[in-house]
Amino acid sequence: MATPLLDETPAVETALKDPGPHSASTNNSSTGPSTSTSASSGTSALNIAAIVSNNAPAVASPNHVAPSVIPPPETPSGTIVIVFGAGMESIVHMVAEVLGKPWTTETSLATLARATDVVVAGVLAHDLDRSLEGCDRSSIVLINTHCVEDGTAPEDALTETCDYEFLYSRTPFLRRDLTRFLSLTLGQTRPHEDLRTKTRTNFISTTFPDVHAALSNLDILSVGSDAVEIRVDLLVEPTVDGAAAGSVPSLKYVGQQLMLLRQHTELPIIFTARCTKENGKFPMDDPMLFYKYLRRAIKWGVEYVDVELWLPEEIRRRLSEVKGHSIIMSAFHDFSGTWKWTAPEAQRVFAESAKYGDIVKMIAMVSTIEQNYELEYFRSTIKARGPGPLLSAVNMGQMGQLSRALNTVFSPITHPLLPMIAAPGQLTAAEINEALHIMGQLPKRDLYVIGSFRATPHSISTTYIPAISDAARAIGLVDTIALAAPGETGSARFIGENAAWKGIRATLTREYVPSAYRGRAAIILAGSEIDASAAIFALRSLGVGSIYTVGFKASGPLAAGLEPFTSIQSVKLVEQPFVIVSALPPEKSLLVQPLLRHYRTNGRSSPPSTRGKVYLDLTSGPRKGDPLGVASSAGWTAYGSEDVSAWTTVETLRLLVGQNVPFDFVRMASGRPLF
Ligand SMILES: O=C1C[C@@](O)(C(=O)O)C[C@@H](O)[C@@H]1O
Repeated sequence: MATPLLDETPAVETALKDPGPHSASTNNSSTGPSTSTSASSGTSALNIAAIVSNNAPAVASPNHVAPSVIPPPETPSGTIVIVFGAGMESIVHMVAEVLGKPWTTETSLATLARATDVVVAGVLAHDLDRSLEGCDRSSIVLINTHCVEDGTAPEDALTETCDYEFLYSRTPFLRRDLTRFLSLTLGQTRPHEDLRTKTRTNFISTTFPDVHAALSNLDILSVGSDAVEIRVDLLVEPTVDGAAAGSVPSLKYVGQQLMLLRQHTELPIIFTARCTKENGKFPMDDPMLFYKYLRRAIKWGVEYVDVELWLPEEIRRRLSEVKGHSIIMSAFHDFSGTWKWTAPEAQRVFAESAKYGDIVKMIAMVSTIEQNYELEYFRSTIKARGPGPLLSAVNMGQMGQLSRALNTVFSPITHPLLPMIAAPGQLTAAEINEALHIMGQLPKRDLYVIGSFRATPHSISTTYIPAISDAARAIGLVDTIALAAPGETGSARFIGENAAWKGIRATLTREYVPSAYRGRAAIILAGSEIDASAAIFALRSLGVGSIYTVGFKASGPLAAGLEPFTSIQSVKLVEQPFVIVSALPPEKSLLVQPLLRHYRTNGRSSPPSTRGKVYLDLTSGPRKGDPLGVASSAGWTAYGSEDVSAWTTVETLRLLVGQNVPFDFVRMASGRPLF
């Protein structure tokens, strides 16, 4: 018998789509001046005078309006309710930390829901129904959290009530996985916005019966991929007695597998339950089975959800209504061998898929090379239509391989380390690149690494580098010179870019959602403005509030609103910083240490809501002192220049060769362990 449609609430939609203007919470004094700083005994140890510029003006009012270079992240509005199990309250604190918001265990959600400021409220699972009484669901986002370590799964009814669900285990990956989950579900990061504009995108179709088997090779497997597909229908759930498992893995098993995969890759995940008729294993007698799994994937915060076109329209429509910030990939496969890309049926399938799909995937089994040309013609007719969902279309079978090289949108790829290919004719990223190269579509490029090259947009001759990106111009520094695709004139041209700011931003947002920085104070120490400018740009892109500078006086395009520290007195006046960045030269690197101690985040003098959070050390080379060690022991979340370099390398490779090499692979290849 078919399962009835679940009664969904649109609360989350409303809450997520209507973010109010940011305002700091009343009981979070972190955005206002802190009195705790002046009480600290560490002040006298500060040697600001050794690094500040002599003629800097006095500290200005923190109420300035910082110039915004990039639209700052949206701030979630309303109350974020974290439902947790007995003894698991620490997850509520972690959510609040990651969001940079205060938390409460006030259980009257009806009262909290009326508050205008974002607050994280923790509610025990068994108190939830009572807490929800009289509550306006449209102003809260309900997130169920469940620790899977004891092998249990959340109760269905609880999952159903909540808008989202975070499954976790207490590993070193927890914090970053939670950040990613919250960033996506609260609309803070939109990975598809980047990917949809990329010239070519690939995704690796993993075919593992158990994700554990993939983990050791995942970094290698995903080089050249922009996303990882989990083929849920191919998962094989072990049974207690080792007997042959049923064809459909349980939601409990799927949830755990997904959690494991997400903990081990930074790439967006595509959640696919492929049906038996389309080369998969999910039975087709109950379409609601698909609804149940795909709806759950949305609740789990999966970036892409594959929705097969044969499913009843009501199901496809419903999924698109509740998709939140997940992207729907409509999927259609034709194995008949009689498919014709030139027939009206192909246009009809596209139109039907486009109704609810953000991406339309159309795949057909072919037996002649000509069918690839027909597909290319079909692709051109879709392109000619103008705006609409992206088309990802390839042919299956050996004869269809050409189309796998020609498709540019989310091309499914395989890898020799996978147990099997997911579809006939699949190619690896390397094979596709080779084919493109032979066809003249991917010309060989020489990469030049120039030692201490420092080019400001003004010092670069426009004869050689005719274009400079907005970011590089604002930062005043070009660190990457990429070759843009040939334009209408047929000639390729160089473009001056800055990759460093993205590396800094990616590091800062690994364990805090972007809006955690919004309106908060930052301190940047550097020997010169140019050393600090990428960090200033990155912080501005996160919408930080006051930025205090130490060691330099800015006068470039990013100077407006920066407030130099001139003396110990200025430190006393300054609110608690949320982030400190040091780009000091190595010989001066230890000068940040007194500041880290002064604004220590784990001392008794400052209440949790005013504590500093992130320390980013951009100094490279043999340094004096141990700022990272001091930061960690003073309670800061500390990152070194290796993290930033790895993220910057990821960005640089995207700019130079248009291919994605994941962060974890770069860290691994540079010989440094992740933890
Ligand atoms: O839809 C697709 C495309 C695919 O069928 C292929 O032909 O490569 C492979 C599947 O895993 C994926 O979900």
